[in-house]
Amino acid sequence: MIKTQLIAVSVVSKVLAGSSLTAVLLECWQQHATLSGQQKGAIQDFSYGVLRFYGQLSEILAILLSKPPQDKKIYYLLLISLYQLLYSKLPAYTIVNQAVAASRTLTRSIKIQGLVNAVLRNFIRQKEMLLAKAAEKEVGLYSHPQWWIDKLRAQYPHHFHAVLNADNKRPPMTLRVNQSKINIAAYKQLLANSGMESRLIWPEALMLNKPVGVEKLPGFNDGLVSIQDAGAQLAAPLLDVQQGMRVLDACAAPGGKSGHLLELADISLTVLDNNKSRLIQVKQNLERLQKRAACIVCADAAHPDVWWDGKLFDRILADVPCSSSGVVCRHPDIKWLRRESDLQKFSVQQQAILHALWQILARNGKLLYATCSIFPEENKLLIKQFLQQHSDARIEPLSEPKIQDGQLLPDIQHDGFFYTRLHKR
Ligand SMILES: C[S@@+](CC[C@H](N)C(=O)[O-])C[C@H]1O[C@@H](n2cnc3c(N)ncnc32)[C@H](O)[C@@H]1O
Repeated sequence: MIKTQLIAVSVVSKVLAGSSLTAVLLECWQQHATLSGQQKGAIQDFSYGVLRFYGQLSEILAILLSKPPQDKKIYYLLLISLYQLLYSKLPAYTIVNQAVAASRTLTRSIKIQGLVNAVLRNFIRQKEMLLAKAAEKEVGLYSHPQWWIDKLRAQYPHHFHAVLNADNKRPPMTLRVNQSKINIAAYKQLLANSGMESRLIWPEALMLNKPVGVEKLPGFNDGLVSIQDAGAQLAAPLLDVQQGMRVLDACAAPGGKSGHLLELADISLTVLDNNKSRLIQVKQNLERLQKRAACIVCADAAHPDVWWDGKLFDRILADVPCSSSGVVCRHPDIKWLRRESDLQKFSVQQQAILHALWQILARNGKLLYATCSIFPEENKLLIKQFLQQHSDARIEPLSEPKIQDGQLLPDIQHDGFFYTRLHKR
């Protein structure tokens, strides 16, 4: 346990210094190749947990400490131990003893080791008071940065509380059944035969009652099923692809939506992304699904002059890079890594991509603009500006009631997305 706490200290410290949690964990598994599955699970739990509740945990520490310890690793060890005290079932005395033992490997100072012991015991003694006091500040209550809370409140006065709470939940594991191979009822039965309970949530997504490793999913390697959030599963059907169409998936990696498009109809699909290593994931995904793209291109979607073959597309999916503010429950590091000023940078990039792709869409063609963001700068404000600049574009209404004004807000069943379908006159 001490080993897992110490590795989690290093993971959390790298993330809070600016690196992405996914990348840090990947590097961590390579560095510590002998970790057992259980140890990896514990490191993941500590790291995700601390980042999910960082606002609350750091407010509690601010009350307990007159000043933060100079050694940041001790501070992160305290965060991890507080997370365990609040959110794990381990006895409190075990958590404190392990934290003190872990502190001995980080410092020789008896004073600091004593501080770790005293802080955690003080927390146990005054838990209710400390929780209430931490919740007096919104950062402590919602565990999001203040600018994020203020922005959501201004944008969604009736929903911001629910969105912030949904962000702090553990995400569900949702499956997309490859209906070109098996129908949903039959796959649900296959799951049940293997002891896995699932329920159908809109539109045709199967949510597992308990997440499992992919290797346990019946027929996963044969492409019967993919793991994909229910909100993300809306994208491909919204593009309205028909047999024989020329379709572009312009920001395609890791290929979740490319695979779905190919499952829906026999189309000629061009898969494009500017990240070479992520395109390898698309290839692996399509191979598993036993689907073929017409071509896979590594290039910049904002510069078709470099890669486009001159034939217009009937359909384009523009699932553009964004703040990812709709997928915080899966990536809790995002809320601490993003700065409000990033939104403007994303918006410039998104406009460039959308404008370029519009030029290579056929007349009467459709383009689905998608983000996993809940901020209007990347979504409805950007589309409003685009419509002012392109008189040949009009919005096609979407018949999905959960999507309001293009926006699907995250909740406990799905992530947050923005979808706008543009029709070219
Ligand atoms: C939101 S992700 C796409 C997710 C993907 N559609 C799926 O469903 O699996 C955005 C992708 O855009 C790619 N990207 C970023 N800037 C790009 C650009 N200028 N041209 C092409 N791809 C870009 C990123 O590498 C990333 O893979």
